[in-house]
This record gives sequence, C-alpha cells and structure tokens, in this order.
Amino acid sequence: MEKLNIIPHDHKVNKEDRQRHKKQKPVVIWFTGLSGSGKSTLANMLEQGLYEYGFHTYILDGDNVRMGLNKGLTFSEEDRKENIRRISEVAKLMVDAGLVVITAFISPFKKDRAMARELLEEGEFIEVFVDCPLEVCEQRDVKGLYRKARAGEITKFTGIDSPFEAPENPEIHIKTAEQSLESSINQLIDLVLPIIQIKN
Ligand SMILES: Nc1ncnc2c1ncn2[C@@H]1O[C@H](COP(=O)(O)OS(=O)(=O)O)[C@@H](OP(=O)(O)O)[C@H]1O
Ligand SMILES: Nc1ncnc2c1ncn2[C@@H]1O[C@H](COP(=O)(O)OP(=O)(O)O)[C@@H](O)[C@H]1O
Repeated sequence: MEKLNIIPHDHKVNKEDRQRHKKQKPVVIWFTGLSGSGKSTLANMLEQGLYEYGFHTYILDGDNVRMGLNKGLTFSEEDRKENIRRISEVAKLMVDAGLVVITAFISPFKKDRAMARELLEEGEFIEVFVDCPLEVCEQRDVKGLYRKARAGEITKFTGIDSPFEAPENPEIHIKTAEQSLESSINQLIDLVLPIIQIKN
C-alpha cells in the first residue's frame, strides 16, 4: 500500500481542557435494538432530560446520518458495518470535542459494536440494550416496515431475514415491552447522570 505521510498535530487545547470547560465527562451512549424497540424515543427523551440539566449533547441517528454522511449505504452486512464504522469515528470526534453523544442505530452485529467500543477509551462507551421481543416490535410497526418485510417488499430486514445479535453484557438493559416509557427513561437518567457528572 502507498505510504501516506500523515503526521498528527498536537493541539494546544486538548480533550481534558474541553472536558473541564464543559463541566462534564464526554461519553458515547450507544443504543442498540430492533427497529421499533424504542431507541429513538428513549434517545430523544434522554437528550431532553440531559439538556435540561445543562449538559452538552448530540444525537446521531438515522435521520442525520443515513441521509447525509452515510447516504448510499444499504442494509447488506458489509454496508451496515461501514455505517457503524463511520458513526463510531464521528462519535469519537464528538467525545474529543467534549460532548455527551447519544447514538440510536440498530447496530445488529456484536463485532461492529465491539469495534466502536475499542475506538474509545475505557469507560467512554455505554452500551444500552433496548430490549423488546420481535413480536412486540412487529405489533408496534411504527413505520409499517415489518408489514412490508413480511410481504417481501423489503429484504434483509433485521429480525426477519437479517440477524440481530443481542448484547451479552450491556452497561444498561431496558425492557421496553415490560417497562413503561416513564420507568425506562427514569432508569436511563439515573444510570447516566453519575457517569457524566464531574465532581468539583
Ligand atoms: N432492511 C432493513 N433492516 C433494518 N432497518 C431498515 C431496513 N430498511 C430500512 N430500515 C430503516 O432503517 C433504520 C435502521 O438503520 P440503522 O442505520 O440503524 O441500521 S444498521 O445499524 O446499519 O443496521 C430503521 O430505523 P429504526 O426503526 O429507527 O431502527 C428502519 O426504519
Ligand atoms: N418503554 C418504552 N420505551 C420506549 N418506547 C416505547 C416504550 N413503550 C412503548 N414504546 C413505543 O414504542 C415505539 C418505539 O419506536 P421508536 O422509538 O421509533 O423505535 P426505534 O427507534 O428503535 O425504531 C414508540 O411508538 C414508543 O412510544
């Protein structure tokens, strides 16, 4: 491979400076779960809650990523991997900028989530398993996509003809078919706040 002469710069203002400035510990809160499990709903409510507490946050989700940065990527295993790789690199930059980053992607493959975790430093990757049985997601069918997938109008749909590999040891586990929305968001806020607060 051709050698690229890329030599990283040492910047005067570093990650620790930005962290002190924003008075928060930057992390990635990584939601994973089936379509319709509740990722976007919980990500939005979490961001709203953290915003009201004064934290600096940013949500990365399908709307701002698959229509922009990752436009053109499909739902093949290879493209999903590339989707997650780019999202992880962007999330890492945002952590470096001092933000609390919330990502809401199906991210169905364990090895891709492991790659995202490995890009970050110890304690910076908080995996949230938004756990909901396929039958319930299918009943919710928020976007009508399960019906289309069952009818064969969409192929490689996660849970139908494409796998979802559930996390084994997520930092946070939410069962959205068993818990109310209120209990789910309270659980999230209670677990996330102590992680991102910096004691003076
Ligand atoms: N084939 C197939 N499989 C799964 N999902 C599909 C598919 N086609 C379109 N959609 C819609 O795209 C959203 C998932 O995109 P993601 O970027 O999160 O997927 S992945 O992480 O790359 O697997 C997903 O959004 P959510 O419902 O919010 O999860 C779907 O609305
Ligand atoms: N405990 C819960 N947590 C999150 N969503 C829930 C819960 N109970 C019911 N729901 C509903 O499930 C649906 C989840 O949709 P959405 O957030 O778009 O899922 P995803 O982003 O994973 O595709 C919403 O209509 C939401 O109101």
